[in-house]
Amino acid sequence: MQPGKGLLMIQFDKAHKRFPNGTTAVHDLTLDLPEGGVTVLVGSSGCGKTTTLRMINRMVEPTSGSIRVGGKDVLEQDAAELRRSIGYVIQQAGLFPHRTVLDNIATVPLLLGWGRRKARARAVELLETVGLAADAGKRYPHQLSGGQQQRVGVARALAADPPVLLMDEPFGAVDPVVRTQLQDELLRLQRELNKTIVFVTHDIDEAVRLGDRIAVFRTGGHLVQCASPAELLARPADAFVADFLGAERGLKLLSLTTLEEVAQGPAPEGARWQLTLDAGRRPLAWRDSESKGEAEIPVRPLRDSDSLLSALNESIAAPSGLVARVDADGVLTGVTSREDIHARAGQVHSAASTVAA
Ligand SMILES: Nc1ncnc2c1ncn2[C@@H]1O[C@H](COP(=O)(O)OP(=O)(O)OP(=O)(O)O)[C@@H](O)[C@H]1O
Repeated sequence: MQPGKGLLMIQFDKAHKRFPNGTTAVHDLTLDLPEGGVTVLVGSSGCGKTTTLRMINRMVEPTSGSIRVGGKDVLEQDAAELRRSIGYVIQQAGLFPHRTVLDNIATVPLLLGWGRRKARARAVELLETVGLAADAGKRYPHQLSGGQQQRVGVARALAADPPVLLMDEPFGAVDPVVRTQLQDELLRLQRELNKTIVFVTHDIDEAVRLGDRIAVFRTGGHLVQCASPAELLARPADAFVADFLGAERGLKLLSLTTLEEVAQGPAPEGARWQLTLDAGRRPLAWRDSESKGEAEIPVRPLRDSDSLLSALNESIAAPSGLVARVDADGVLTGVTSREDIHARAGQVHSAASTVAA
């Protein structure tokens, strides 16, 4: 079977891994991953995520059961060839320290016999794809920041345009701001490339943000639930999954929905808190009309593409209880009340529960 639209790219069939010291890392895992999309493996430390990932490119071989990639059992494929055909990104990028960034990115194309010129041209193109300046190519990994090194790691994994990308906590070692940037970049790249990505993380927020599907594991290598983020958050399979998702899982669900469908209206006349605008009708602040000192509280205007969670947050923070809505140019389009945001949040919850049920 060749991979194609709607087909299964990776299939675990009762894949089991017991290490020689007796540790069972993965327990009879049966899981099908369709072509395209991001599947995130989550779970507490030691629950078998990395072992599961490494069985896909045969860095770890199953004790029993099978893993198929593109319909072919990995054990029937040449291990080196298989690894070259699957992108692999790890924490702290795992770059070769004595090779320049360009040479790092060109590694797999060179191994595949592309020839130096073609491999380097591809590396130059990829530098731009992952958002790095061309002059970064001549540097050595230690001359780049952690976030830049991760970008190089992603570029290297994409170099030979593999259909499958394995990512093992790729953004685990960078600060939260850079992490968000890298996540945004990955989402942008994925919209363009639509690879089949298997992504390991400890961070449930990262999983919700990136995943089309989330697979939750528990200790002993047991898969507990694999579902879309919305389904997982609305209907966790059991108390273990609910605990893992945390007390704010209801709020996390709101991060998956945008503000677009929530009604907006004109800012009320004569209310205590007045929205001040600049000459271009862009919101500046909430002004307290009852205060002699003209007290002002900053406003954070939201666009239709912002999440319902951001809207809830802003409606709580705004003294007026109103969210200022703007268009793509930042110009005021209207305001939305805390009550309307709450009502929409309730609908999102019931819809997610009903669909999942
Ligand atoms: N080569 C090995 N030999 C023996 N035991 C191993 C080996 N590799 C992993 N293990 C054990 O298998 C279990 C699963 O490990 P694995 O690294 O897959 O978990 P993980 O979920 O990725 O953990 P973490 O989130 O901490 O990276 C752990 O108990 C680990 O100690």
